[in-house]
Amino acid sequence: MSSTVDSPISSSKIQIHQLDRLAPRSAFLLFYAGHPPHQTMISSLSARHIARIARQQPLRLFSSQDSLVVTNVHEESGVAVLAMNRPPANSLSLELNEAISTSLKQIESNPKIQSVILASSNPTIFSAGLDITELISPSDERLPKFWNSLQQVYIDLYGSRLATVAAIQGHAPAAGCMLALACDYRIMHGGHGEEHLPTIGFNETQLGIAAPPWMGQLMVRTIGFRPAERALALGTLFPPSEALNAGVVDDVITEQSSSESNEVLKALLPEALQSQTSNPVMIKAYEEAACYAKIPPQARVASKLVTRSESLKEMQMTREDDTQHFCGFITHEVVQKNLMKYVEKMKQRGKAKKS
Ligand SMILES: CCCCCCCC/C=C\CC(=O)SCCNC(=O)CCNC(=O)[C@H](O)C(C)(C)COP(=O)(O)OP(=O)(O)OC[C@H]1O[C@@H](n2cnc3c(N)ncnc32)[C@H](O)[C@@H]1OP(=O)(O)O
Repeated sequence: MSSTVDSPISSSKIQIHQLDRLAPRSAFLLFYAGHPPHQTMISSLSARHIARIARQQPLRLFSSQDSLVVTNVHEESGVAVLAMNRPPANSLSLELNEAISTSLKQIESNPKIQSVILASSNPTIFSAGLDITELISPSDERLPKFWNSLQQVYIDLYGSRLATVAAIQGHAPAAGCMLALACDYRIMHGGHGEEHLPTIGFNETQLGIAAPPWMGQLMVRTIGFRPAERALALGTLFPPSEALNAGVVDDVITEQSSSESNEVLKALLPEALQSQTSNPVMIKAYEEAACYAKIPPQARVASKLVTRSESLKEMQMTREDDTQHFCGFITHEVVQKNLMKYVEKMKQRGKAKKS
């Protein structure tokens, strides 16, 4: 049996060849990451072949510290970390979106890595969602590129061959929530007392905009139709315990738990995240990621395709329309006014906080 499905990886194809006949030791999905120069083909290879490809692959071992994302890989456990690093709030600009996609592909090109933890170098904000300044009086050229880069992040994360674990240390509104929902597992920090509770959810309607269909559907697939319908309409931002009850996240962690993983975390975490080695969310995220990494990858990826390939295909098919719709909607006079008001409120809040 041989089948081809729309790519979990951007403009490429994933082919499942004779999945039922592959022996566990040699079974790898044929996987084309179609972005030269990182073009990779991981096939049903012997260990010798994999080692040879790995030697030819200069991106196999890397750690990047200097940019919008910081990454590191830990081959012994098969786990990598990709942390957003765009102060002050990891709001998603065109450049941050592109950096997330590029880094994810780099990590995927390492055959020893099976899981990635999506994290933030900011201990109180996972991601504030779209960079609202990208939406206000945008240029005709940049706006569609910007939206395309967000669609691409969704496709890359939701369809990654890697198991993806979101370490949600802090706030994750709107597109920040989308990043988390596109992962396989979500762990949220329980907050530091009632005064400092992080929240997660699609709050778009509160800004006078609506989540696009693919984002809305992602919430529907995560928490079910009726709860999602209500949360989307009201723009609900869930505090941790409510997020857990609704199924927006899989786990909420507050207490510091002593863990044998701390030493591994020191090796795994990029320099910018070293202060998080004893952070309970990070410890749990590592444990979960390591657990996924032990599942035979061909079976894990095939099971992911069962639940995700239809929506990924749909996304590919409607992508251009979605971009046109987005650009038309965002540049509408009324929407622009709403966004400006929202940013004004955000700035006032910021000033009040600082004074
Ligand atoms: C087919 C239909 C098409 C329609 C499509 C519409 C597209 C919909 C998809 C996604 C929508 C979005 O993602 S819109 C973004 C939504 N995000 C938010 O509403 C979050 C706004 N921010 C906050 O609520 C808070 O900042 C926070 C809770 C995330 C953190 O609070 P905290 O008190 O810790 O920090 P500050 O508020 O002081 O923020 C620090 C700093 O960051 C700036 N900031 C925050 N968020 C954003 C953002 N989203 N974009 C740009 N800048 C942001 C904030 O202004 C502060 O800056 P200063 O330090 O300079 O004051």
